[in-house]
Amino acid sequence: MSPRIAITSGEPAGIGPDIILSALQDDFAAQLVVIGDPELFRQRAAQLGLTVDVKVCNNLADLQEHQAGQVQVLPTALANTVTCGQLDVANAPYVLETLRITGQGCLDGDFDAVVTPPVHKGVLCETGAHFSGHTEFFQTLCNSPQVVMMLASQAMRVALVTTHLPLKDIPAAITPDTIKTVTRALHHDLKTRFGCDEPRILVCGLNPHAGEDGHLGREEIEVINPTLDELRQEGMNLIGPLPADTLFQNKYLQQADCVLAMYHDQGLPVLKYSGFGNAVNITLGLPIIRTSVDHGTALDLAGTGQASNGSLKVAIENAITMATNAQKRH
Ligand SMILES: NC(=O)c1ccc[n+]([C@@H]2O[C@H](COP(=O)([O-])OP(=O)(O)OC[C@H]3O[C@@H](n4cnc5c(N)ncnc54)[C@H](O)[C@@H]3O)[C@@H](O)[C@H]2O)c1
Ligand SMILES: N[C@H](C(=O)O)[C@H](O)COP(=O)(O)O
Repeated sequence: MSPRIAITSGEPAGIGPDIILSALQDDFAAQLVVIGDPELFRQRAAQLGLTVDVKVCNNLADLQEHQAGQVQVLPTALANTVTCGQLDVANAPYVLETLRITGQGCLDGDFDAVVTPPVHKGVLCETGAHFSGHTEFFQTLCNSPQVVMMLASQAMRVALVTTHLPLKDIPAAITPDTIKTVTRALHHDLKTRFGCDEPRILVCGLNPHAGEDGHLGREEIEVINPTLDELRQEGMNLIGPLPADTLFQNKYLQQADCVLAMYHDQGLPVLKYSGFGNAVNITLGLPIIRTSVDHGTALDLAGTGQASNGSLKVAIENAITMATNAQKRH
């Protein structure tokens, strides 16, 4: 049976609804179901001039194989009518509810994977909830001890030791325990989910020039090097820590399955420069399959028809492939 993939709405005032409507004009070999407010999708389709059949499904048993141009919606109501580009904190609980429904639905076996269009972290935090990202939200929901954010483009995969942390908190978060649990989770998933029999991981240093022998920071000497040595004793092929400014060149990337960066803006700008709009964000370490886009809510483009749906299509395709492979393994 083809996998059943749940797609959340994303921030309703952003480009989430736009890219869902345009991406689902294409064929996908799966049952696709969007969790959201059907009226939002009807209104946005009209605004974009798209002909879309928005089909409300109150029962999962009614879901059918995706047909190009059709959007099957499991209804969840918005609090307020949406104006493109204008955040409304009253609609933030709706966004969180779509995440809860899909995450719990994956845990319960109702969905085989969840794909998340972009949310706006700031407006979700204004509800009083602490929301730093989907990665951390699903970690909490699934009670997972360690998750890893990995983005993949055609050119490279980049995983992160730390995710959405203020820059000032990063050195203290780069501990032997964190490096070990993240690297083990990454190594495990590269083998089991991405077909890398003996994963080769390029590891970035934290400081400029990987600390310049301790003259520009001591984390490499005191924390990163000894921890990588311990992990090598477990049989892992780890290269580094290398200076992050020169690691991202083909002669290194070609010998590796993934780069492990120490923090968000060390690794992701390079990946996004190499493939913005066509990369996928995958959360590793969860008991469920979750993929996402490589971009944010782009409030400036909502309702204009100018938002690219490329990354969402890659995220859906990756979710289908990962869910199909998981079905074969069981
Ligand atoms: N997966 C996610 O949920 C996710 C990912 C990244 C950022 N965000 C959130 O999105 C919000 C806005 O973030 P931001 O302004 O830093 O980044 P952004 O990606 O929304 O926008 C950055 C620039 O890229 C353009 N852009 C983004 N997506 C595009 C697309 N599909 N097609 C064409 N152009 C596109 C925008 O117009 C803007 O110029 C923040 O709250 C951020 O945390 C969410
Ligand atoms: N770090 C992601 C990016 O830059 O694309 C983005 O903020 C989304 O993260 P979550 O998947 O945790 O929401």
